[in-house]
Amino acid sequence: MKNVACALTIAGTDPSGGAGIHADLKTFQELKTYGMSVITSIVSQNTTGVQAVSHVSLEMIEQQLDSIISDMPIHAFKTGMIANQDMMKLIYNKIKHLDAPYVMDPVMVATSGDTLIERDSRNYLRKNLLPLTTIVTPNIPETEYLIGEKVETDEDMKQAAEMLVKNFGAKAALVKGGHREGDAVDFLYDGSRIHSFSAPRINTNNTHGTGCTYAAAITANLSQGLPLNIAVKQAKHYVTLAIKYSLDLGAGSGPTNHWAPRIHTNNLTTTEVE
Ligand SMILES: Nc1ncnc2c1ncn2[C@@H]1O[C@H](COP(=O)(O)OP(=O)(O)OP(=O)(O)O)[C@@H](O)[C@H]1O
Ligand SMILES: Cc1ncc(COP(=O)(O)O)c(N)n1
Repeated sequence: MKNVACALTIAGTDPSGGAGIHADLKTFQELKTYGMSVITSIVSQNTTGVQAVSHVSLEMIEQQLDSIISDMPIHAFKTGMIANQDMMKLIYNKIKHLDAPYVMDPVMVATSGDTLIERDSRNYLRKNLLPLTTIVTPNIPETEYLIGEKVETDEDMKQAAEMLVKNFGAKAALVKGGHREGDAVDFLYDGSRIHSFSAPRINTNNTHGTGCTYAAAITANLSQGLPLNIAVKQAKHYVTLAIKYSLDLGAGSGPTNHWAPRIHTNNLTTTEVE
């Protein structure tokens, strides 16, 4: 069957349904993309934080990857939480052979502040996985770690996006401004120029899973064959509406709303600034 876009997410779980694999599959489905998943870690978490983590064995991660790669088409894939270096090595050895766009959400710390990957594995991620990416989507703290410099201003964000491509080998980089104040502005360096995507800041605490949702929407759009800047622009619309109509569930930071982009499809608040 050729006319169905198929996307794969390699990530951890969120039984409360807001982040990780769950957010990714909901996003794929909304964007009319056939979703597949490889689970790296089972994370007991909810809107208030992470309560426990159990890693899937390396053998089982490998088997899940083999089950999909040997049988299913993969038109784009993303990685989220990869908790340690052994998992990263295994995943690196499998995905380096895939001929499809690779979106890396370099997940390190959850919105709640809980650490999701071992500190000493970050360097492996930067050195080995980053150069395989079609696009990497760090937030500000992740960007600061990856480039080893403070990122405070618009100029810093643009420079960081360029550095991630020119110095660290990503094909493109989207530095996200969700953690700053004022409008929610993200900068994409596509290897030749900077694009900026801006949306008014929404006054909400319900941002659990926004990074996962955004990267998954980019992955779905790339699996459909959209050019990178259009894939990001449409994903920015998706995540903005999902935050605008986010769900006030749980006692902490509530989840994004995956049916809002469909229902409010004409209510587009984001702009691409040349
Ligand atoms: N309050 C907000 N209003 C509008 N857009 C937002 C808001 N918070 C985040 N965003 C946008 O959501 C997307 C995700 O960005 P963010 O920097 O929060 O990523 P993240 O930190 O990886 O997400 P997460 O909170 O899931 O870890 C970006 O496009 C960002 O600009
Ligand atoms: C399995 C998993 N992957 C990623 C995140 C980050 O999402 P957020 O920062 O929005 O909590 C998470 N909480 N859980």
